[in-house]
Amino acid sequence: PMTSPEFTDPQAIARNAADAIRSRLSLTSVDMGLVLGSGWSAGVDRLGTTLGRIPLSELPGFFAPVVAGHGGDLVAVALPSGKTAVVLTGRTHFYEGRGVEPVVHGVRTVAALGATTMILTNGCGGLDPSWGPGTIVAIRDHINLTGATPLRGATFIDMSTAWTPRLLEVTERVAPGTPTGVYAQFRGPQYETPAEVRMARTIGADLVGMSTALEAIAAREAGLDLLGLSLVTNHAAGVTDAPLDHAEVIAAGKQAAPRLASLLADITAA
Ligand SMILES: Nc1nc2[nH]c(I)nc2c(=O)[nH]1
Repeated sequence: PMTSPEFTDPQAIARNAADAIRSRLSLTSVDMGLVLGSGWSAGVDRLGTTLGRIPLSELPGFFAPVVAGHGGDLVAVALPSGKTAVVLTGRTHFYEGRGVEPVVHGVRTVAALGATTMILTNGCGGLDPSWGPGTIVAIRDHINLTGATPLRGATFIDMSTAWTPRLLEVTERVAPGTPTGVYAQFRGPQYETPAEVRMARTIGADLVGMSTALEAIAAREAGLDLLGLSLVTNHAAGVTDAPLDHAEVIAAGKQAAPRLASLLADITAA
């Protein structure tokens, strides 16, 4: 019945998804997983040789993305380094109201495939006036403002080096001068008020978004090394006096696409 564990235990569902992926794409081993957020998914073809592609909605536990500009596929890629990457060109956001499990299902599936590294990318709002649309920032820490967590029970996960220092060093090596910042996840779907942006700045955030922190917690629970890359698509509300709109977000992503693609290619080839 639908109430039995393979339908309710998120780890079992992730194992089901991993089994489906391995069999459909005849994958032997997977080294890393990537989630490509707003603006990033155009870069998947430059990472290496595509081994296969499955619409996410065809896999256990996944949903088709509901946001325009989000892909919605799982793509297996043979990287130049000889490693294999599994790339999710879209994600389920917490604001869709499906609960926290679908939000972190991609990370859990990547872990169930045996990967050891997770790269999370996103589009976000920038709090630093000098980080205009198109700025790429590596995440060095996060603030989870959702009030939620994917963890259940006494799973006291250490988060002191959640964002793997070695991967931040790789990023600096392949793209010297890449700024690093603290990413705050808001629940959304509304953007922040100017007062909420000032609060975020005051508590130490440099970036505001509606993804990534919950996924990071699940990645650390799974023991994955973790790298986060944010594309600033807009100044957060009140940072400048311009209003926010989704068209601007998509445009900034398209304009930055070549740089995002080459950065990901260089990092995953390292
Ligand atoms: N919370 C939040 N999420 C975002 N996602 C994008 I793209 N821009 C923003 C933003 O300004 N605030």
